[in-house]
Amino acid sequence: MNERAYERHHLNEVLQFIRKEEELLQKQQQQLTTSMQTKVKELTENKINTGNEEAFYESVIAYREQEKELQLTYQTTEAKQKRLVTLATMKNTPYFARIDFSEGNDVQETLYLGIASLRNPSDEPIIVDWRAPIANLYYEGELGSTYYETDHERFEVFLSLKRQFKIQDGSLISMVDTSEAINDEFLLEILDEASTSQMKNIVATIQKSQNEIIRDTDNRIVLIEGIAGSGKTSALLQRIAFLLYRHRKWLKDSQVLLFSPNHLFSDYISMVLPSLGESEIPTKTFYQFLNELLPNYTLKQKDTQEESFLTGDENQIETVKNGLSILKKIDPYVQSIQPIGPLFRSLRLQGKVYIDKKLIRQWYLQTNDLLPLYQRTQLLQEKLLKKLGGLVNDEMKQTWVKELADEKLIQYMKEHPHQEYTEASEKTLLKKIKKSIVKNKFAAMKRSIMAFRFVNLPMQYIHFLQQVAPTILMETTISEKQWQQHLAQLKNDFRNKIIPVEDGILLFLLTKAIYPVDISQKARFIFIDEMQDFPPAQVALLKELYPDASITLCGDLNQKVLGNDTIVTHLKELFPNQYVKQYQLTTSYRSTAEITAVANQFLSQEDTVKLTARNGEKPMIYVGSLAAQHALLSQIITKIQEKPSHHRTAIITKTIQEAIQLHEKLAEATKQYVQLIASEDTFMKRSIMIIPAFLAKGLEFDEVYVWNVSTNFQTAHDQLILYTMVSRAMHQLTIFSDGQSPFLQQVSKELVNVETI
Ligand SMILES: Nc1ncnc2c1ncn2[C@@H]1O[C@H](COP(=O)(O)OP(=O)(O)OP(=O)(O)O)[C@@H](O)[C@H]1O
Repeated sequence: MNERAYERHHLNEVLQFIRKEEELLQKQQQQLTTSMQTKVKELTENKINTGNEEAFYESVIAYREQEKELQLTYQTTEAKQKRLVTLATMKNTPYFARIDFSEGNDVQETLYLGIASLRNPSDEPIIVDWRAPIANLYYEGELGSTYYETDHERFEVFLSLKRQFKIQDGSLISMVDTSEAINDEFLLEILDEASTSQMKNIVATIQKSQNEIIRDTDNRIVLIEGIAGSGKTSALLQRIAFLLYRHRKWLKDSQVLLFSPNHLFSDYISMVLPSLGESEIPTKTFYQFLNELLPNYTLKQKDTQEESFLTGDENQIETVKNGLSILKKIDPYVQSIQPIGPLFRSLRLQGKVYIDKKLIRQWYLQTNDLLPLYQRTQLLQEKLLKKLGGLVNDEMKQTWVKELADEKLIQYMKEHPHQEYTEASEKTLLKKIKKSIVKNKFAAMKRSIMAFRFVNLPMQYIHFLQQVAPTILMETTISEKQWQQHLAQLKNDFRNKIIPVEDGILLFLLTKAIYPVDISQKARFIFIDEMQDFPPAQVALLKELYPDASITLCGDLNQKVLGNDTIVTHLKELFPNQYVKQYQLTTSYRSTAEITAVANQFLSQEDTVKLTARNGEKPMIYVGSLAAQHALLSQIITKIQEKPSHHRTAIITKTIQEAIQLHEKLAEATKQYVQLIASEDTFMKRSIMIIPAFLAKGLEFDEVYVWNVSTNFQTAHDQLILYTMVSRAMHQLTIFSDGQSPFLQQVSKELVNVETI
């Protein structure tokens, strides 16, 4: 049997193992479902025996045990379901590589690598998970003497074969033997494929520089920088999958927090982890995250976000609030108010003051003054709850309570005619009714005390901003008037329970220093994509909430189009006692060498960009009037739409406004084939779309048409935008221009084809 025939035969055998495991699991699932249904039925029918105390406790214990059993069965079914989903993926592509190796004088072993492990009925490994230590031989090892490491040991091996496979729908398409890294041809074949509306995993072709990042478990803080298309997002997502596997004994999906710039991007990357056999990790934008931390406020939606993207300007006050300097002023401020306590609110009910704020302050002053503020506030809360108990007792003596309770008692007796009533039992009942009436009345006040609403946070925050004003005004060019105006605006927003994002961060941190705040999400690993758009204060908030979490940040300063201060220049302040491991990715996998060469002309940072060996056509620049550009674009769209292809095309405009206008201008017949993406809440549905630069960030398309590059691209900031736009293209790049753009005039003539229209 030749090698190919052998591999085909082996593949069929593996597919049979997969099918067998699948059948077995399905059978077990059916049995579990039936047993679960019976258990649920038993549980709902099970009555707690209230006969005597012993019987009561016994039946409660039995009930709890049944509940626990049900929970366990549920978890088992869930795990089996997850495995079934993985097996379904593995039926398509069971594995992507094979390694042959021997250890010392042992016989040679063969292992196949896939997204998850598989064992044959004799429990021998057939497929090894790509994240297992031994799989690293495929990503890192060169043929000959090499090694792999587990947590505690290093194994010297002789690697005799590295084979890559392309398997689709369970059929072997191609295979190639390679000596060192992943075979170039194989990688190029994959890079040549058309894009889809969802990002793909790169498990079969992870490159050495990416592998190092993915498997880095030594460093808690990791920063990945790299040019557009160098696989930062890909490496980040593979790293999540790797860490979930590495720490599978204790790490839950809910302890992983992944930040993405917008919903459109979240949707784009959402299938990568499931395609690796992992659950989908809920991806959040920072806005969503902060919203959950401040449930009582509405965060101000930034209608200026595109504007700051386009201008790179950030309002000075916003910059101050997004920076670390103001954040550092919170602690001293809180210490300064510790002796007298925070600003309080009287506790009222139906307009009547029950506990006056002056009294609250007195009680605060009685707490141990050596304790930090948040502990004193907590003690104060206990005191207020006790006082509330006293208020309830006093209120029970009020005539209105007595009258209402009498009415309710009569009602109760009418509803329970067969119950025996003695004088004593009537008295107890009446007391119970009175208590419930009053408790009901004071329920809102109890909730307020529990939620520390007796602290006037909005006013406290405004006070903080007033206190820090002199230093801020000294450090910046913000005028007293501007500061006061913004405070007035803020007060107004507070009245409507609205708060801007940057104030939300500061308010939350201030709150946390004033009283204990319970945070429901417990993050152990935090991943931030497009970190260039993350102001330092946002990372500082995450650090404050999760001081022990491991943080991986990735992004590209060349695509930093928002005006915020960057994390990169504040690493020391953000992670004062921690080593930050920095990685650079310098090869573009997205674009052809020709496109990368043109994109490089717009690079502002001094980056070393290695080109991919993948070649394509030279980018095209069409020069003509706006009317001519429109006419040509319509022709192009008609052509694309006539020839069915799997390619995705994006026409990228500089602004949302331009995107809308361009779409409007299309003929009705053409319009139906072209999707306008003007907000982040849309999904990419069509294969041709018009999208503004702001939303195209992080995405990629087979063909990109950059719309109307003219005098509207002038500044250094515009150059960044242009870089972001052209670097979205994978296979083909076309630029429309009226010939007036200084940036296009700079592009070396041999890199592009120019045609006048
Ligand atoms: N090792 C690899 N093997 C195959 N494809 C890869 C590899 N690395 C990256 N790619 C592909 O390159 C493209 C760009 O990757 P990705 O989006 O992760 O880059 P990025 O650096 O995050 O880009 P941007 O800065 O524009 O957001 C994707 O199509 C991805 O699948």
